[in-house]
Amino acid sequence: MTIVLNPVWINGVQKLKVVPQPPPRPARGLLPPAMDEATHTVRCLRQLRSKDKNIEKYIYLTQLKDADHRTFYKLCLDNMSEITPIIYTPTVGDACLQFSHIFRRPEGLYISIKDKGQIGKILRNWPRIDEGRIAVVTDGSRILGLGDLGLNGMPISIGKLSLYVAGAGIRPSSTIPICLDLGTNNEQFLADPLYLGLRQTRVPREEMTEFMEEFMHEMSTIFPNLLVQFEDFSTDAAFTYLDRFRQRYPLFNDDIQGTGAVVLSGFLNAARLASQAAGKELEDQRILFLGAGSAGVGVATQLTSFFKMQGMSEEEARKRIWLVDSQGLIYDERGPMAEHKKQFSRQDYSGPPMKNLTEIIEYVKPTALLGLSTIKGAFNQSVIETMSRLNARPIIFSLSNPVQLSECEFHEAVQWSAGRVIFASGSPFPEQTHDGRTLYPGQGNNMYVFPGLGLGAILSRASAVTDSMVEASSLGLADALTPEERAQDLIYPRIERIREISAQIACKVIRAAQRAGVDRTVELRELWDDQLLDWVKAKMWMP
Ligand SMILES: NC(=O)C1=CN([C@@H]2O[C@H](COP(=O)(O)OP(=O)(O)OC[C@H]3O[C@@H](n4cnc5c(N)ncnc54)[C@H](OP(=O)(O)O)[C@@H]3O)[C@@H](O)[C@H]2O)C=CC1
Ligand SMILES: CC(=O)C(=O)O
Ligand SMILES: [Mg+2]
Repeated sequence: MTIVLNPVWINGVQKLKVVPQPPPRPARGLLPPAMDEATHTVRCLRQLRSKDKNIEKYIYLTQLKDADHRTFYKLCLDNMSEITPIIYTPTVGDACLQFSHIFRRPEGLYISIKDKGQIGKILRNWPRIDEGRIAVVTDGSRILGLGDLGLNGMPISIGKLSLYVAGAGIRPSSTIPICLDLGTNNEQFLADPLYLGLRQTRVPREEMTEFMEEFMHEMSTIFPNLLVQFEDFSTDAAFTYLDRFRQRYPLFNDDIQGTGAVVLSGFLNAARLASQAAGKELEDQRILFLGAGSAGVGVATQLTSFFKMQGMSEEEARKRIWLVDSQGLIYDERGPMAEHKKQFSRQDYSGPPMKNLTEIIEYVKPTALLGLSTIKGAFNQSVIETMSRLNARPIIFSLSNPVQLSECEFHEAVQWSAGRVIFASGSPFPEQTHDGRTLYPGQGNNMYVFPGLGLGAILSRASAVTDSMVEASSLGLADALTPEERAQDLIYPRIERIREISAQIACKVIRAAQRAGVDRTVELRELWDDQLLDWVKAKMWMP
């Protein structure tokens, strides 16, 4: 790669900045004479659209990225709403299910339990050690709502990092997709001769913890400027390793914290719309969750922390929240429960176990119903009609992924609420027409948050990802709606604006890092907000 040293001014001091230059065009004769970048992007889009099946589109895009990543990212940036559902949810779910069958060429790092004791040696095989800035790490134990997919979880790490590049301009060469192979309990995969992972069941937790300790230690030693995103670990592992490592290394868990941030943001905009219809204040909000796993509890925690920021006591804040898991409403008298659920267990209910969701809604009278349960169709007609009877504008977020696990589809929510629903889903749904009006679903997916959060953490060289940084990303997203988007009742900005939004979020995250004293790019403290925004934008990689 060619390197050019550009003079830049930082705080009145001129410094030389290393600017990697695009590779020179191939020598004359090695490209057809009429080959130019703009037409080639059109050519690639046509080839993509000629494929009938989404998984074929996924394979095509994977190969395009491998062969010519600039064209791949140009295509992504120019066609975000068309490409995102292919490289990310829902199609990435199919790609994970079929990974060992559709595999062409390796991408990313595979580290298995057999590497325990020599993980550093394996990490040093990464070809671009000095450039590493962000790793998305999964152990494949809970991929979307699809369960334990073992090594087949790798496309999740790859897909998330593609969104970091497309959505926040993170340099492609600085991204490291990682899949940890600690075995799988997926019997179908273990019996599949093409399965690419170890043929063994998952190792016990103590062994996993020893492995994770070594892994994180070696990662921080070998990649000193690396931010780590934990992704799609099973519930207990997700909470355990976030708590264990977050004070020691710059890392966050996307399912707990990224989801918390994105849902808080959509909820705030939804509550504003609902209050215009019913005059309800934030203190009147009552939020019912279906699903009390890493995502459900992550979102409940983020909402609680926001309510406290608004002046409520801890107790008042928690009183706004009810959780339902596979056993029904969570309450103290129900008996022993997993640690992460305890803080939201209701003390004020002591009746018989309540399992039927419509009955629970009648009891709780929620203003918002949030689904993070992986149960397709759980928000049935009776559920949505009950929510619509209780609320002028019911807030219904059907957040489970991929699309086939969504608690309800947008057209159902529109029909059963007579067009009154304020809706978001984890995977995208098409817009609907109701009574001559076009209604748009929001995509309540952490993809709106993690690119900007990661960019801010990387650029500030944060030594830790604090709760305040996560919260800043959420409020930054909530504020990012344009007047036009607000006029259309949108609760999330249009995905086409993701770069602009990520830059704004990154600035808020940098400021939060500074306030928390975890930033290490200290010269940014001197910049005014508009200077910081320009600086962040200038840092973004363009294909
Ligand atoms: N939109 C977004 O940005 C995101 C969406 N998600 C999606 O959310 C879903 C859940 O993820 P995550 O929380 O990490 O998964 P977990 O496995 O940690 O949690 C799943 C939760 O759903 C509950 N559940 C299972 N079956 C039922 C049922 N029949 N009725 C009520 N609750 C039930 C489980 O209950 P129990 O505790 O009793 O087992 C558990 O509390 C996934 O589909 C995932 O793709 C996740 C992250 C981000
Ligand atoms: C979006 C996401 O992170 C999930 O479904 O797990
Ligand atoms: Mg996830």
